[in-house]
Amino acid sequence: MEASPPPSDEEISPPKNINNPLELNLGAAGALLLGENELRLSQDSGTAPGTARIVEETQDPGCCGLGRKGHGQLPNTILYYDILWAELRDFVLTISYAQRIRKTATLHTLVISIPAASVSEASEFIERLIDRAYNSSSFKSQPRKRIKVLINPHGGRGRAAKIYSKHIEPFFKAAACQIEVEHTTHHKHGEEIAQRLNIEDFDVVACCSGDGLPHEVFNGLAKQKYPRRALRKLAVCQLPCGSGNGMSWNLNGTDDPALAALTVVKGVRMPMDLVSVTQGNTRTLSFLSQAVGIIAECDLGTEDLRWMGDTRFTIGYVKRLMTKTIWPVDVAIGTAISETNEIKRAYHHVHSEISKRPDTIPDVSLTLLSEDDSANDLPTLRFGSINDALPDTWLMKPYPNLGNFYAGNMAYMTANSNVFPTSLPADGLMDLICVNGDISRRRAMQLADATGSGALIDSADVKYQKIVGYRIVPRQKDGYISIDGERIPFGGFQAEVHHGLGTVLGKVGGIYMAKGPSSVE
Ligand SMILES: Nc1ncnc2c1ncn2[C@@H]1O[C@H](COP(=O)(O)OP(=O)(O)OP(=O)(O)O)[C@@H](O)[C@H]1O
Repeated sequence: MEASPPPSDEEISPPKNINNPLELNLGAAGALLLGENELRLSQDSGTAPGTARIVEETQDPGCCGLGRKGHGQLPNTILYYDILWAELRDFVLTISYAQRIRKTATLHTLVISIPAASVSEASEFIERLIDRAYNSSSFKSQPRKRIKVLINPHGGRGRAAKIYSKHIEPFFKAAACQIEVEHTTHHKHGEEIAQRLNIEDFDVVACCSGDGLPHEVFNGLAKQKYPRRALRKLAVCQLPCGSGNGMSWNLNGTDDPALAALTVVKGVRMPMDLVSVTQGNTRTLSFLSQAVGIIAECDLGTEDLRWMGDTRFTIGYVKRLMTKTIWPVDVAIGTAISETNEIKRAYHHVHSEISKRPDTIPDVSLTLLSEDDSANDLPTLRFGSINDALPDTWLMKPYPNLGNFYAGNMAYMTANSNVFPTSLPADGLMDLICVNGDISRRRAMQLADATGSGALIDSADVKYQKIVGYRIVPRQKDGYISIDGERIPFGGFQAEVHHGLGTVLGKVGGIYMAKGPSSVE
């Protein structure tokens, strides 16, 4: 930006409240005021001769992503949450901020000429403004995050790189984040990158992708020399550029890339449970879900419909209902809570505590362990692996008419599927639903409807539980098993949850952005 010559001191009316730390007086142009939750602009026209000048520049991504600058109308207030950064250079104060409008966000900059006499006052004001922009009564976030950006160029409809440069990068840059970008070139490349990442160089790994890349990143961090330390140090997040954007819906509350970028800039670090899945001799981490039955089929069996975005899941569901609906298995479950009202009560308790004190989420993820501590390894499997004897308290039972076995760690599977409304990021439990495959098609369609509103938990056709782990062994020879939307070989596997093993960024600390369950009956 070009430096404007400062208005001379004679041109400017004398500042009125020079000692008020919450106000930056701009003479006849007005003043900037630090309110409780927002920056306020008390302004005159700002263009009259003899005053300091305030103008606003609008960053419009434009049709080809090159960006256009226009002059917009000055706002009266800007919420601290929306303020990205402020700096003073050559007598020009710039304040960049996001304007959230119609389910997306646009980037704006206030450009204010500062009289020479007010420079030191302006510098102090900026410090206080930035502090409030990242440290308010409703959220605490780290400013100037160091972000490793991974882009899956094939994610979703192959538009991830464009989406990044047009809608995401401008927010990261405006927020003075330090960015390093890498494009994935092959399957599992995200895992390789995360495995060799120097964890001291970054705060965040941001995946411009669907849910596939975060899955790979968690697993790459789990392969570092000190996996637990790596999983605590780096917050993994997803910027929605894929066909399955469950992670973004749960943590950012949106599938709009610009709004999600704002959530990453302002995101609250928090621990998140991760699940170990053992099959054969492999151990894989899962952050989102594990599925056997109709959901696995309509996720993995609809690759040819990827161009539809997440509508492919709905089409896949209806197609399966017309053909096969039963996938027989043997299953043993480590149940923690099986009574629906008790599950809801536990959720509502945590939710109301967090709503009362949104700024006090204990960030256990920042309590790093020492490098030579064996606790830096992945947690030992409390219930053993698929190759061990079953834990005493788990009972293997045949389930010959299974239709849907879906265990998860997050509420939303896609935009319209709030499967687990009682899911919490770090309650140390997974949610599980089991549905019989021999219910009528009409009832199966009603279940699909209930998913959108988070009402599955109240359906008589759904067995909903909070669990610590399970073993499931399919009886058929072939089919789909989905772990976080990625296919694993069809065969028996075992899962167990690890309390707060991973770290993520969320719009609100300690809860997901999904609507919780209905109240307790
Ligand atoms: N350059 C690449 N070439 C081929 N595959 C890749 C590449 N980069 C990443 N992948 C793979 O693409 C898969 C899907 O990734 P991602 O989730 O980002 O996209 P998506 O289209 O939204 O898929 P999903 O709907 O499964 O979430 C992952 O298995 C990942 O390993």
